[in-house]
Amino acid sequence: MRKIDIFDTTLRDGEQSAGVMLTLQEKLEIARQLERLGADVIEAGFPAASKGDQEAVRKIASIVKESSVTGLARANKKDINTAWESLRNSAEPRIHLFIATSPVHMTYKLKKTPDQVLEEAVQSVAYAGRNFPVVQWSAEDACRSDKAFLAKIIEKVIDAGASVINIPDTVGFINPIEYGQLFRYLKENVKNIHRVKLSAHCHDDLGMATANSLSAIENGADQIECTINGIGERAGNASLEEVAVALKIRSEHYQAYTDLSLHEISRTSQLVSRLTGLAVPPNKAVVGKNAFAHESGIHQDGVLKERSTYEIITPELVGLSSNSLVLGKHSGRHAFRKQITQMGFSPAEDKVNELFSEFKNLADKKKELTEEDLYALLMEHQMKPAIPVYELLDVQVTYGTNNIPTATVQLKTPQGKKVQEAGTGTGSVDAIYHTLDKMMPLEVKLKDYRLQSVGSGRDALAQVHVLLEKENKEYNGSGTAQDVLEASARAYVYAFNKVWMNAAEPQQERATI
Ligand SMILES: CC(=O)SCCNC(=O)CCNC(=O)[C@H](O)C(C)(C)COP(=O)(O)OP(=O)(O)OC[C@H]1O[C@@H](n2cnc3c(N)ncnc32)[C@H](O)[C@@H]1OP(=O)(O)O
Ligand SMILES: CC(C)C(=O)C(=O)O
Ligand SMILES: [Mg+2]
Repeated sequence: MRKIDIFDTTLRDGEQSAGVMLTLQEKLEIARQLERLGADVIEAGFPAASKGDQEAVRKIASIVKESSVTGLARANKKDINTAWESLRNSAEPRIHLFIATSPVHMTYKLKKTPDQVLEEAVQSVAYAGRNFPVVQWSAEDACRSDKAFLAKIIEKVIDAGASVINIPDTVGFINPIEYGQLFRYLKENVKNIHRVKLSAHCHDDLGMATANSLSAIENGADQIECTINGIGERAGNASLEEVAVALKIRSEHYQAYTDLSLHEISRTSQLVSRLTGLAVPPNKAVVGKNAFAHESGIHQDGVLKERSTYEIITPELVGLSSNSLVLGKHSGRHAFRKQITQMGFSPAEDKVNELFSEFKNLADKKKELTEEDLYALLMEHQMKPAIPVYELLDVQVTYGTNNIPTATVQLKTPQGKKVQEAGTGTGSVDAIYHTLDKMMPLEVKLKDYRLQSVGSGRDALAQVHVLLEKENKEYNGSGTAQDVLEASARAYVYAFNKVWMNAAEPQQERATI
């Protein structure tokens, strides 16, 4: 059996999903959970992209111990130097360099000849190798590249010091048979290929990312790049959970395994979905709400008689258990701490006490608290940025079928001042958002608003996701409360704080962490 390395790029390619913008705090939570899941490599960001990314990669590299941490860089000294500043203190500094090798990318995007691209690839790998003990090199758009050129450039970058070679299907264009053939071709035509690990990076534009990744494994890939819930640029990346569970369930066929703790999959998926605001479709393989639900009579009959008639994966394998602890107002700190740790959160001890008292307040209002309720609570409190931001203190709305909805909102500003404002709108939520717009120092555009209930029954919590736009950049935010209007206000303020932190001083958040 061959060990397959899992290279998780949720925090880099995953964050490239339209409408996703993670704060440092959110990235740290995801990184810690990816470490618990057992990812071999965590791609924490693209350090040269922004001060925020640079800092997030640095911070993640300094706290994550069990996984290797890497950052993406273009083939130039500035990107490589910035990546080094972020990664120099990690246990084994590792860089991910890329340059496009397809005719369309080289001609129109890079405006370079193949010889120039080859030269820059070799130079950048050699330059990065002066500091980084591990240099991974990617041929962007490899699958639309000329095979002979691809083989030639790979051979040269291996000679220059690359120890992992990644073959991305950047535009999700190839099919499993062709992708497998490409791996075999490279194995047969690059004479020094045995010196490196081969890696696959697939996009899902035609729905083949998982199949392509598995085909790469069958044809010699040692590493799979993937994301939780398959999020990523455009239609997303190969989904980590699909690849990992397929290898587990069909291990005899693939003769390969991963070192992932598969029982962490479900909570990792939920955490990523909550923090990115990207809902997991109910029919999504492995982690969708319906992935283990049997609806029709014949199926139910079969499952009752023998589970394996219709279930190839057990919910327990991915960490879905029916015997979850029920917490309520009589629960104590131990059970509370255990439950939130199991859910993938890792608050500091003083934070646990703060959360516990919030939990008790909520438990006074609700008889039984579900995991969903706890998620909502943790999102509200654990994800607070480390610097002062805008805080919602109070929201009141008057609504009547024949009146104009009017909202009064009270906020605490980052400077600690309490401010109050009133405004009207076409509906209650609109009135709140108009009022908030009047109070905030930056103009933003609301691009999306989604409301869902968390938990079940009449005392279910309301969860709202919003997407704000500022200067062509999108910022997601969510808010949870017992009341829809309060949840709506919280989501707006949460997303606005991201806009504000990004515009004002992106480094501020790191200063106090
Ligand atoms: C396939 C992928 O997922 S690649 C990763 C994609 N991720 C991202 O782009 C997210 C982060 N990106 C960013 O924040 C910005 O694009 C930055 C900071 C990296 C660069 O911003 P800018 O300097 O304004 O350049 P811009 O993004 O407009 O254009 C990209 C430039 O990089 C060049 N470039 C693209 N890839 C590479 C590469 N691998 N090596 C060297 N240069 C490259 C382009 O040719 C272009 O150069 P030009 O300005 O001389 O025409
Ligand atoms: C940077 C590379 C690996 C990438 O994300 C792609 O080509 O899709
Ligand atoms: Mg990609």
